[in-house]
Amino acid sequence: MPPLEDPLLPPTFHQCRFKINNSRRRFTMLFLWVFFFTASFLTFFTPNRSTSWHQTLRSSARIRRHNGISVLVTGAAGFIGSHVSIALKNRGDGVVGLDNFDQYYSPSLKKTRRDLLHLHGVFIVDGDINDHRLLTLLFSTVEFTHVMHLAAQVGVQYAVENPYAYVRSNIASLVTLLEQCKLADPQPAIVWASSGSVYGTQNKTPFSEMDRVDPPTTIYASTKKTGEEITHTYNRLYGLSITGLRFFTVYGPWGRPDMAYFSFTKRILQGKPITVYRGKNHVDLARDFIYIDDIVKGCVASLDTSGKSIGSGGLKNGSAPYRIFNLGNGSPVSVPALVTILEENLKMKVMKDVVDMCGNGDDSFAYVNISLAERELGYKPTTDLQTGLREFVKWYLWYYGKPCVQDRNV
Ligand SMILES: O=C(O)[C@H]1O[C@H](OP(=O)(O)OP(=O)(O)OC[C@H]2O[C@@H](n3ccc(=O)[nH]c3=O)[C@H](O)[C@@H]2O)[C@H](O)[C@@H](O)[C@@H]1O
Repeated sequence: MPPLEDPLLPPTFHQCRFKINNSRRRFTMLFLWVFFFTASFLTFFTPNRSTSWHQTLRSSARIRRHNGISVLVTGAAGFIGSHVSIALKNRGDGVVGLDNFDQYYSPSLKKTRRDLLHLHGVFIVDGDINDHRLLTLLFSTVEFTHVMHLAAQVGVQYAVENPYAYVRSNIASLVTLLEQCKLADPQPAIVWASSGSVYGTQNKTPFSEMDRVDPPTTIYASTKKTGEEITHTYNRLYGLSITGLRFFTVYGPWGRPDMAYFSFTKRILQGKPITVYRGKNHVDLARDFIYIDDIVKGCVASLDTSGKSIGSGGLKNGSAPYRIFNLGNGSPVSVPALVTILEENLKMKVMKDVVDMCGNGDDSFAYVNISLAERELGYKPTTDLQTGLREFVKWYLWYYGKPCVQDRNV
């Protein structure tokens, strides 16, 4: 029988005649202690792993109505995500949010939305969709029936400055999420945010889902169009039910500060001039503005009519629905008309610098056909721009307050 060289080491070490000198042994022990201490610390203190974290997640996901659904909402601290999450929770569905609170625009606005969701019983996990281990943990804790994928790098003009952010958030993370959904058993049905900007330079109006959508004119639009192709492939290969929503220019309370209606409001109140872009041949730009409550109805109806994914564990068992819908208003309004409505609501006039659009790829015109969504989803926008902007201005003044006279020239 071989001598016991070191009683502190486990038997397997002796059996393989592992020779170890004293200083190396001390180093090894120290390393093991540090390793176990760090692992235990992380186990107990990382919120992602604690028991209460799991309980909070399950409680947020709990369905409280007959035939309800359990939805993972990505981008839940975002503009559309926060509204959709509250609407689902209010009717008794289970909702878990996921958001990385990125810095593209005010994280403090996102955190206030998160607090609001918390009051409604919706828990938002602070994390990134590119983190596949986090996704695995979420899917192993909750059996989601649906995923509402709204997290994205938004903004048409920022893509000129930082195209990589769009590839990471709109393409890479989409694939990570689809991989997770593909492997889930049962697979959830997926509804996700594409964009009206995929229509690019198309001259034929109003834009219809039957039209071809190339070529895209911005990086943002390219990544959304790529997303449509990737989701189509996952639908064909793995039987995932997919619904892509082409949102047009969505506005309303709790909106995005980077959007024109929001920044115009801020500047009008500050008494500062605004830049109004103009298209080719001095034509006014126009957008198909759509109020947030109408969009929420479209999102919820898309979840309710999504049908089921029919694959399991990465294998396809037949064909699942693949749908794309335009979600806009069906009546374009020019940017100068938008400014006039804001001036009326704020009872203030603004100085306009009218500038010819430089080649940033921004589209000049958007006019959308929504008949497919009307037919299939029962989608019917009911809020006109005057009413919607009045609600937005009310919210803006409540949230930020009216600037004092001395703040106006800051
Ligand atoms: O249709 C879409 O898919 C996109 O709609 C909006 O993009 P956009 O319509 O360009 O919204 P804004 O950035 O609010 O611009 C609205 C209009 O105002 C114009 N604008 C913007 C900023 C400014 O200072 N002046 C100005 O005239 C823009 O050129 C555009 O014609 C959103 O910002 C995108 O995230 C969304 O996906």
